[in-house]
Amino acid sequence: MAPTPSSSKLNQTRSIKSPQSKHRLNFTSARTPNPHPSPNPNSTVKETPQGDHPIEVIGRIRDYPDRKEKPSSILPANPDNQTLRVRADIGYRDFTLDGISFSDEEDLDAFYKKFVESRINGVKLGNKCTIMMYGPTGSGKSHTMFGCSKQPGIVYRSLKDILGEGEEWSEGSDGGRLKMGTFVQVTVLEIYNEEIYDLLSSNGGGGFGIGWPKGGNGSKVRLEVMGKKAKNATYISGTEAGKISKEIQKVEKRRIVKSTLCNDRSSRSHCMIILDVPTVGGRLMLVDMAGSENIEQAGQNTFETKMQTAKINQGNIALKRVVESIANGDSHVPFRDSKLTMLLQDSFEDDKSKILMILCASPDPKEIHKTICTLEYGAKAKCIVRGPYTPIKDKVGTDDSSGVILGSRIAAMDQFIYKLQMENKQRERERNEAHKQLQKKEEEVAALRALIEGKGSAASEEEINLKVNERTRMLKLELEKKLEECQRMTEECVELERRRMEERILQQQQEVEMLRRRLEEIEFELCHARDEYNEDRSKDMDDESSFARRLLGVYADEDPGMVKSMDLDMGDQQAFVPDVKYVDMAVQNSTSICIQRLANYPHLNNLNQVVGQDAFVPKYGGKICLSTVFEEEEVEEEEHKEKVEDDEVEKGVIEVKRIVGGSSSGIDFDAGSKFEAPDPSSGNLGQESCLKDESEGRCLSSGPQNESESVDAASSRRLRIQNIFTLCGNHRELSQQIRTPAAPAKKMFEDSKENYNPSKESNDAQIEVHVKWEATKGNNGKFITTLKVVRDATLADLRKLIEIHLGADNQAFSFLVLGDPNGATIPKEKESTVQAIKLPICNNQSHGHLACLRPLNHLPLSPLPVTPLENKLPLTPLENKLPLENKLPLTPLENKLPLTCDGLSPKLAQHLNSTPFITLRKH
Ligand SMILES: Nc1ncnc2c1ncn2[C@@H]1O[C@H](COP(=O)(O)OP(=O)(O)OP(=O)(O)O)[C@@H](O)[C@H]1O
Repeated sequence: MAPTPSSSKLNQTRSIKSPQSKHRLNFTSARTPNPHPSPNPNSTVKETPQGDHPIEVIGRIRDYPDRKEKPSSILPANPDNQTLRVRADIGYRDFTLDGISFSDEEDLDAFYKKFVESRINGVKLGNKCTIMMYGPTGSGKSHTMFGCSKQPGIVYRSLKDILGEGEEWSEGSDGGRLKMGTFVQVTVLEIYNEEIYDLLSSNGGGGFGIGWPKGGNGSKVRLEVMGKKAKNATYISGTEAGKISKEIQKVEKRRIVKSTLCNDRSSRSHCMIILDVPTVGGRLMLVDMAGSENIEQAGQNTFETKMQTAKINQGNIALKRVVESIANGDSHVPFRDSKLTMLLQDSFEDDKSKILMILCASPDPKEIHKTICTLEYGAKAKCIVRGPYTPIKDKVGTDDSSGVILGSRIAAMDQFIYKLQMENKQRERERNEAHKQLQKKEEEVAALRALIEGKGSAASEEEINLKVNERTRMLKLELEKKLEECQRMTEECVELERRRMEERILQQQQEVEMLRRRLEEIEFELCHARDEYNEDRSKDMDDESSFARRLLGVYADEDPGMVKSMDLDMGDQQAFVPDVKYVDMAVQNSTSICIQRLANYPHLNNLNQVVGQDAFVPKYGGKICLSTVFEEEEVEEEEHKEKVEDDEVEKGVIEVKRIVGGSSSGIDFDAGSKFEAPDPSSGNLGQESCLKDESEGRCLSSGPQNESESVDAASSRRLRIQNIFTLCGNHRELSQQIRTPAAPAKKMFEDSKENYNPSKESNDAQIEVHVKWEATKGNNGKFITTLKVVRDATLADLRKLIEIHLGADNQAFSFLVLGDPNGATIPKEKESTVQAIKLPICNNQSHGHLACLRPLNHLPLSPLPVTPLENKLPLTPLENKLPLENKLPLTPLENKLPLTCDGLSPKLAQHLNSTPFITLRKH
């Protein structure tokens, strides 16, 4: 440290003198060597040169041996044992002291020897030493000062050290031994509530030496301060440490103590033990201060306790101010602010007086605030610098005296400023270091934040991807589900259509089978008819030419717009003509119906030759006609067959002629004549339906007849037609029922010669019933069959026969009440009450009754277009040769059918009428 300007003058006796000091103490030169060096060479307390630091500060850190769980210390020890670091959550603070002692490391004996003993030795040599215990309540001040039963404190050890263990003897001048011993005077004072009490005054007198007060009544004696000492204070004197120690122990218990929240036995007073060594002029002042404490923390609630605590704190505060004033070099040191500081004034002002301030502190984190205050106080006390030289004469008021004092103070101030600068630099370094650490932490926080944000964004992106994938998966599943549903619906639809198709196929198979059976029946009947024909051949030979003419007229004079056709092969537009071949019964086992070209059958040429004209080919080229072909099993009979065919054609011609001849009484069959449908509304049915030969302009009533017969025939025919319309309800059914009943050919020929009279049936045991379906708008009403039943049969019986006939094609039906304008049906339960004979007569040409059936539970037609599949079904020999019903456009049939059958035998006409797929088409 740079010397102050006045430091060079500090080579004389030094002393701390306050400006107000009235007492002038004469000291020997401070420069002289210490006459009482420390007896303990190992003492860590430096022998501070006088003038430097009159106050030494030692830290004494207590422990808690009684506690099982010791709190973590906030006061770790540094290796140098001079710096005490106080750690806190926000940092730490170092305090530089003159020595540090931890009670857990150094007991009272070690502590005493290390820091106190040297001072005591100086007292024995005549020095003055003041040892003050300073610190918060419960920090171990009293414990350090007085000790405990196991280990004595500073008081007893000092006394012992000063007085020694035993008596010392020295040889006197006479050669005898003299009892040599240190003689001490002990005064024990208590400062309580700013009053000084003499603790020895109540001992009841009997002092150990001269001046011991007498007659104490045991009560404390209050003393007044005179100068810097207590006036009339009691003292005990002696040379035996043991005895004096016992007396001190007694008065120690007289101290005012009180249990507080901080200390079970808290000292409520400052205790001062003054031990003088008169022989050498030494003085030892031991001060156990009451603990500085927080009133609320100490639990002082009453007025008395609060005043007590306030007084305690007043002494502590006064001492603190004195220290600060001295340290600051104030012109005024407030010694008189308290009794304590008044009694300690000499300790601060006497140059030979040394102050050992023991700062007691607790390592408990709860006491950190008090610990820091205590250490700050000690640090300030440590800054007190004694003036290097203070001549006594200067204090008298000479001119130089103020300059010396000021120089000393300036030097102290320089040291203090330097110390503050060092502390400031230290704190600035700490601040910079803390700032760097703070920046580093902030950077770490920023990095972590960025990392967290990055992770957050990545997490959010990943979360979005997961959601998108999940949504995509759901949509995909939904789409697949819909596709499956569509596929299932498609399969169901296909399955439904397939079933419909199968049903239709089955239905058509049944129809084809029925047709095949009908064809067989026709062929069978034809055979019978041929046999009968052979029998009557001779009779009818004369009609052959007539039939040929009529046949020729059919094909020559037919309405150009009306042709007979079969929709078998629409692509084939070559001319066809009906070809009916009658084959011998021997070769009829393999029969079939087929469509053949006219050119492929030379027998048609024969037919042309028969009729004598060649009008078929040029007039009906490109048309399709029905041809029945009986295939021969034996090839060798081919030639014979051709011959027979020619004969058959001739037979057919003769047969047709016979029919035509018989038609004079019924239906007029006139091929080539224009047929006009009878209009039920008109009253000219007979005339309108008359078949006329346009080429000749006359009515082609067959055969030459006289006029009366023609009139009768016309009127009869008109009547019949009216009856039919009345019975059948509409012209379609009428047209369907104009047919030749399935009767034996012979009888049919007989009937054909005259009007059919139903009354003839009354003579028969059976009646014929022609069964057909009801004709509707889209259906011309198929003929089913002709049944023979007994005359008294009912409709119920007839139903059974019809159902048997329908077989697999059995379809529910009900009988129509023909003639009912509402189209009513006969209830099934009443069918047993209605006789079949009550059914209406079909017509004059038919000697049977007509049963019209109304189908029930029609199957719905498929909306799908029917493919040519039906034509390919290998059902019967008819396949690919006969058109299917639904393939043919259904045109008005009824008016043309009689014309078609005109040139044929009645049986054949009947069956052709009952064949629904044979139509007349108008091109
Ligand atoms: N170093 C230590 N080792 C063991 N016990 C100790 C120590 N210091 C203090 N004690 C014990 O702690 C309690 C309080 O100590 P002490 O009375 O000395 O405190 P204090 O500072 O004098 O308090 P106050 O100012 O209230 O009088 C006492 O019971 C004492 O025996």
